[in-house]
Amino acid sequence: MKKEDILTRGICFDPEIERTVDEILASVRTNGDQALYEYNRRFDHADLSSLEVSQEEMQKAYKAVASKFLETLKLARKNIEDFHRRQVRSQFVITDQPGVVLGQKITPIERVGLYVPGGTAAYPSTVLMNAVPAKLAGVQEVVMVTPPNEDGSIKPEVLAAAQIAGISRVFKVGGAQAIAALCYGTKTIPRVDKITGPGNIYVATAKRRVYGMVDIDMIAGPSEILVIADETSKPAQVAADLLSQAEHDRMASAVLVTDSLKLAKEVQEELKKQLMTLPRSEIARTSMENNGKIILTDSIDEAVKISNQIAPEHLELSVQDPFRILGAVKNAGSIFLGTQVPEALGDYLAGPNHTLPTGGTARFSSPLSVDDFVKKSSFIYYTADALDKIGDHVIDFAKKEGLDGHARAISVRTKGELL
Ligand SMILES: NC(=O)c1ccc[n+]([C@@H]2O[C@H](COP(=O)([O-])OP(=O)(O)OC[C@H]3O[C@@H](n4cnc5c(N)ncnc54)[C@H](O)[C@@H]3O)[C@@H](O)[C@H]2O)c1
Ligand SMILES: N[C@H](CO)Cc1c[nH]c[nH+]1
Ligand SMILES: [Zn+2]
Repeated sequence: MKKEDILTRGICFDPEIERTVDEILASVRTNGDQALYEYNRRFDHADLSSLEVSQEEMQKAYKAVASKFLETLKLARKNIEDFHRRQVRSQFVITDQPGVVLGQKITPIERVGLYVPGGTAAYPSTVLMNAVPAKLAGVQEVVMVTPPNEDGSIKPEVLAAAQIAGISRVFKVGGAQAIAALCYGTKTIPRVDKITGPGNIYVATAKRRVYGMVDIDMIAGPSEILVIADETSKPAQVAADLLSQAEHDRMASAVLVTDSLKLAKEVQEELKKQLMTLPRSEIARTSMENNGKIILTDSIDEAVKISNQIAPEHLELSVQDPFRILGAVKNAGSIFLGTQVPEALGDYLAGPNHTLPTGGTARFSSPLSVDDFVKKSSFIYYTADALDKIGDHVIDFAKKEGLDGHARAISVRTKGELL
């Protein structure tokens, strides 16, 4: 594999997946709930009698979760809240000019739909990562969708996390059909203003396709990790971190970029060894075969340049002095500093969000944040005197643009006539 081949990697546009997703979107739009029941049977092998999780199911689930894990969920919620609270913005008002008030007001989005993945694993952590910033932003109605298990249930830990996060309604549907339901609305599932949350390629593609009819947070698709490591890194730790993301999905990716040939060889051996005992080894092995790479560079600075071109979801700077190179990192969703900090820490408990841009979109997208759950409106107030002062400039501007109607809207006030 040549370096150039790696650098061309980007968001995946597989025509077959696009076609499948478009069919699902169209079917849900036309057939509503009936299509959702049908897709639940086809993709999740679940024959449901109701799409919505009942209050009894919620309560039963909460009781079924070990109290120690409830404490863990609450600790995670606290850390996520502490981090995201710093993102809350307030409105600003400018009164620098006499008779003029300018400002920006912040309004929470009214109804948001959270996608919580659930195909090959359960993701209570994703419930918290999405719901906590939504709540801090002041969103009134937060609904959640997640695929059902074959017996029609949802993992109790996921429902417990939903309750700990204050989510009002949970619906048993996943994949592109869940995104369609949130975008168009069905008899059971309310249409939302914005969809957030990660998912596999079907989910990520569906979000991209519905964008514009509904807002989305970003393309948060199959997980990715890029580890920049020098000779101070421990091969067993680097390999474990690579596999921690490879195990998410057969389409996940795990890349090591190192200036040490010795480390590269040792990590390769470790990967083989660790794969033998990893429970999700089939998924991890497939993703390593498809998207796993080791790139040897002349220096760590060159490694950073390569990483910037790939723009990974997660970047580990597993080097002696990570702060030396932090400034040179331009494109990465979340950055993990030093040999002691595994990416998995950020997945669960550190506090920053784990819903992150993938497929090279970290070039322009950011981690999920409180900002994703609010809108900004600017406002303008001028007294008549203030408008008089500036009126001729506006009239001139409008005329230069050939827009006489605009000029008149000013002159009818400042001159009492239509110019
Ligand atoms: N980028 C991030 O921030 C982030 C965070 C957490 C998880 N993830 C990713 O989320 C994903 C979770 O994937 P998952 O599959 O376990 O759960 P998922 O909930 O994303 O997807 C499961 C759904 O996919 C649909 N599906 C499966 N096969 C299909 C097919 N052949 N045709 C049409 N639809 C099909 C089904 O409807 C199923 O319900 C992984 O890719 C993981 O890496 C990303
Ligand atoms: N690594 C995932 C984001 O790509 C987030 C996650 C949740 N649970 C475990 N990991
Ligand atoms: Zn993870």
